[in-house]
Parts: sequence; structure tokens; C-alpha cells
Amino acid sequence: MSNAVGAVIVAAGRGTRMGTAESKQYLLLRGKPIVVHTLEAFQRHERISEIILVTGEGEVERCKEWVQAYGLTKVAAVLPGGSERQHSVHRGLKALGTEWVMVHDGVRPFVEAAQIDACFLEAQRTGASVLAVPVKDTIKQVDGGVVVSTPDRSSLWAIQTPQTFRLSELLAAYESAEREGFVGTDDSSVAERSGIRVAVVEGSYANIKITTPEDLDFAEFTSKPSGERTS
Ligand SMILES: Nc1ccn([C@@H]2O[C@H](COP(=O)(O)OP(=O)(O)OP(=O)(O)O)[C@@H](O)[C@H]2O)c(=O)n1
Ligand SMILES: C[C@](O)(CO)[C@H](O)COP(=O)(O)O
Repeated sequence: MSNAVGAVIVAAGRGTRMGTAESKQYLLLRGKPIVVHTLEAFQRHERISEIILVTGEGEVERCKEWVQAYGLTKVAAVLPGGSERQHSVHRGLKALGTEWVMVHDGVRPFVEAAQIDACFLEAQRTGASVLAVPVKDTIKQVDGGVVVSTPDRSSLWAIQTPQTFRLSELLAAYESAEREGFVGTDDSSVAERSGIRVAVVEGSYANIKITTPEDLDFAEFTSKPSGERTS
């Protein structure tokens, strides 16, 4: 089988924490939908041969139009997602035909080419990898408004995307999770429970997931999405 690398970009969430009428992935950032910035980062990357975009059920046609309008020629399919991120990823995985898959949030437009490379190369070396950054704050476990414990920060990382796997292994893990009713918040947690060892690659604090309104301020006023950078 070839060493081809595909990407599943998930953008079927509702963005309830953002609180806007329009789902956050379709909001304009520097005049372009956020999800288009994200797609451009993968479209431009020489390693990526194919992209599956997973969107809201009622947004498939609009997204197909953007795929045409923005020249996103690597997008092989635009599919409706499911009720949880995990269901949306699963639908995307089933539509992909490459050896490797990089799963990425449609609302992380600041991912850089070097980070995509580093994540892929580590997965190729070890089997699976995620981008992440060490947590900067002290983290406490809280119950009923009261501190229960203070875990040692030196072993805590904030996990990002992309997350890279052999497609066949991740699909098997997703199928097992579905059979057993497990729902996790990222792809690594699905893989971990199937015994896949996942390596951590240090990414960047700028690779934020646009989640709440202050993230939009960061997005507008700090660095440019990676698709717009010249270097
Ligand atoms: N059913 C879902 C839920 C989430 N996502 C995608 O997963 C990524 C990360 O999810 P998150 O930031 O939690 O997005 P939302 O679920 O939209 O946000 P919220 O939890 O605030 O509603 C986003 O690109 C989102 O569109 C998805 O494809 N399908
Ligand atoms: C996959 C992820 O981006 C890792 O941080 C994240 O878990 C997905 O979004 P959510 O906010 O946890 O639903």
C-alpha cells in the first residue's frame, strides 16, 4: 500500500460555547470562513493527498461551493457529520482511502506546515502521534466548588490536533468504540483504549481551537492563519 496521507477535517459542531447564531467554523476571519483557512493549511501541504470535510447536515452544499470557490482541489468529499465529534470523525474515516490519516478540527486554522510535518513524521516513526503543548497554569481537580487535588503539572499536556494514525488501525479503534458505547473527546482517546501507543509532539500555543468569543479576538488581532503566511 502507498504511504499516502489523508486528512479528515471535522466541522460539524454547533459551537454552543461561542454562542453565535452562525456556527463558529463558518464565521469570517479576515474575510474568509474559518473552516476555509483550516482547509487551506492542508490543501497547501505537499504531504496531504486527499481531504475529507465533515460539516453540519444543512451546510454540505454551502461548503461544496466554498471548495470550488477557493480552489480546494484536494477535498474529495464533503459529508454530513454526527451528533458528537467522534461520530463526525468516524464518518470521515470511512470515506478516506489513504494509508495514513491526520484528523484535524475545522476550528484550528493556525496549524502550521512544520507542525503537520512533525506530527506526521513522528507517527510514521512510532505508529501514532498528537500535537500538544505543556499546560501553563496550575491545574486542580475540583468537586462541588472545592479543590480535591493538585496533579503534578509536569506530566500534563493540553492536546491539540492534528492527530495522526494508520487509517486501518484508527478505523478498527473507532469501530470498537462504537460497539462498546465509548465516546471520547479526541481521536487519541479512542485509539488509546484499543491499545495504540500515541506519541506526543510539542506544538505551539498559537494552534488554538476557536471555542469561545475571546478566541475570535485572538484570531483577528494576533497572527495570521497559516494559509495566509508567506513563510
Ligand atoms: N458533532 C460534532 C461536534 C464537533 N465537531 C467538530 O469538532 C471540532 C472541535 O469541537 P468543538 O470545538 O467542541 O466544537 P463544537 O462542538 O462546535 O463546540 P461546542 O462544544 O461549544 O458546541 C470542531 O471543528 C467541530 O466542528 C464535529 O465535527 N461534529
Ligand atoms: C480534539 C480536541 O481538539 C483536542 O483538544 C478537542 O478535544 C475537541 O474538542 P472539545 O472541545 O474537547 O469537544
